[in-house]
This record gives sequence, structure tokens and C-alpha cells, in this order.
Amino acid sequence: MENVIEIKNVHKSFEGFQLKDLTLTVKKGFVTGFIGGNGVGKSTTIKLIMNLLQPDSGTISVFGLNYKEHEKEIKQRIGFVYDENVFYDHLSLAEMKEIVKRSYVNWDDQLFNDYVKIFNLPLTKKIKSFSKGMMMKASLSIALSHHAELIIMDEPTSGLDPIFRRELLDILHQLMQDGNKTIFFSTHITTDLDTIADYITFIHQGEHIFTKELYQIEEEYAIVKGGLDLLDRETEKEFISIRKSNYGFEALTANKVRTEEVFGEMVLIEKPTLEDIMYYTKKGAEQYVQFNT
Ligand SMILES: Nc1ncnc2c1ncn2[C@@H]1O[C@H](COP(=O)(O)OP(=O)(O)OP(=O)(O)O)[C@@H](O)[C@H]1O
Repeated sequence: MENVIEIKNVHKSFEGFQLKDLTLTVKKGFVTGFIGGNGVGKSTTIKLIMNLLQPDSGTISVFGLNYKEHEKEIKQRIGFVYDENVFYDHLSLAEMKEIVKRSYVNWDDQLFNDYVKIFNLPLTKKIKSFSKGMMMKASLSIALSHHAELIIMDEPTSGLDPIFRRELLDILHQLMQDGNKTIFFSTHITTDLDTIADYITFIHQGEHIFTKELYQIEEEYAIVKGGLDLLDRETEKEFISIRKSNYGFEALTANKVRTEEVFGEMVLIEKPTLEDIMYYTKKGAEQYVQFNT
């Protein structure tokens, strides 16, 4: 399977934060949801992919090309939606479009006008008067109007109401029907991913935890509930982390089949949400730090 993005052994340090030996790929023709808590390095990774930041070491290629020699070509083929205002806000959307379209060989005015209509955006009002949601919609209409093969979005659904969020997912779904497109986007709203994502990439504290197909996550991970009497030094090793209360324990396993073998009928095994996986992984990492300091 072809990779559209390849990140290999990338390090990037800021004061108090490090992306550590990040290696991950994004598959062509699929939607990959990029998840992780606050401040774990999602935007930093996206900026590295967009060449808005350069790695301290390691390599990044997009469409099999490197930025050093092929920046223009790569950028032509990407539609980018960013969680901050990247427009000249004293301009109107129509004026902004005239500036942006000059950069793209495949700019499509008709397509842009269609999105402006779908998103109900004013063309002549100054962008600075736009609400957060309108700004995101404006960003989307611009990013989607030059027939990009790869759509990269940093938190595209933040600031959008639930109805429009759903409509946006429909639009992304339609885009994917073309078969040649790839979407990579970060989000905190993990339930959005259930309907649209093929793959999930999860990072925590600057480290790549996994990239897996959504169905594979459901096969491997499980929430396990049972009585405290089942836990001892050995059985606790089954879990990424455990939450104990007076009534029993709830824990996350990354090896559902083995956990079923170990505990049999004595526990309840449930399907985890992506939020469960993020929560228990964070707790597990905190415990690890506690035990090792
Ligand atoms: N230009 C920069 N200079 C210094 N530190 C930075 C810079 N950009 C990001 N950081 C730090 O790197 C860490 C990761 O930030 P990043 O924006 O990548 O996280 P994130 O996963 O996107 O978080 P969120 O979900 O909250 O947006 C944070 O501690 C942030 O303060």
C-alpha cells in the first residue's frame, strides 16, 4: 500500500517539549484521524509535514518527495486547513480568494463558489468580522478548491456546531469517493472519527503510540471490569492502566484475546472508545513516570 506521508525518526525539541524519534506513515486513499491529548505534539507534527517547521533530525517525505527539492510541487497537491486564522483579515473572502488562487495551477472558481454556497459564507464582508465557525468554513472552502490529492487539517471541527460538523464529515466522505484522495486530520472530537476514519494515529507526549485500522483497535483493545480480588502483581501486568474503586476495577488491555484467556468469565469485557484508549494510556504513562523516578 502506498504511503502519501512518511515521517522517519524525526526529533524536534522546544523548551520543555520533545517529539521523540517519530516514525509514522499515512496511507494513500484513506482517512486517518490524528489523536492525542493537549500539548502532545499534534500541531507540531502537522507543521513539520507542511514544512512550516523543520525537524532537528530525521526525514519527512510527502508523495515520495522531499521539501528541499520539491516544495512547490508538494504544496500544489495539498489542501491545508489550520486551526488559526491564516487570512489577511482586513480583506473580504472574495479578495482573499483572488490572492490565494494565484498560487494554485488547478484552482477551480466554480468549486470555490459551490463551497461558499454550501457553507453560506458572505463573499464581500471583511474576514475580521467572521465568527470562529465561519473562519473555519472559509479555510475549508479555500483548501478544497484546487483539487488537492491530500487534505491535511488541524482541528477542522473545533468551533463548529454539531450540525455543521456532521455536514463537514459528509463533505469529506464525498471527497473520498473519488478514490485518489487522502485525508489526515487531528481532532479532539474522537466520536467524529467513528464515522469517517479508516486509520487512527495516536501520539502521546511526543511519541507515536500506534497507527492502526479502526477495526483492528476494536479487535485488540478492550475495557475490562471485575472485582479487586482478581488483581495481583501478575494479573495487573495485563493492563495499560487500571482504575480501582471500592467496588472493583476497570482497566484497558491492548491484548483482548489474552485477557479473555487469563480472566475467562470472571470479568466483563467491553468495547473501548478512542477516549478510553487516550485516557488509560495517559494514566499508564503517568504511573510509569511515578514508578521510575
Ligand atoms: N514554536 C514553539 N516554540 C516553543 N514551544 C512550542 C512551539 N510550538 C509548540 N510548542 C510546544 O510544544 C508542545 C506541543 O504543542 P502542539 O501544539 O504540537 O500540541 P498539540 O498536540 O497540537 O496540542 P493541542 O491539542 O492542545 O492543540 C507544547 O508544549 C507547546 O507549548
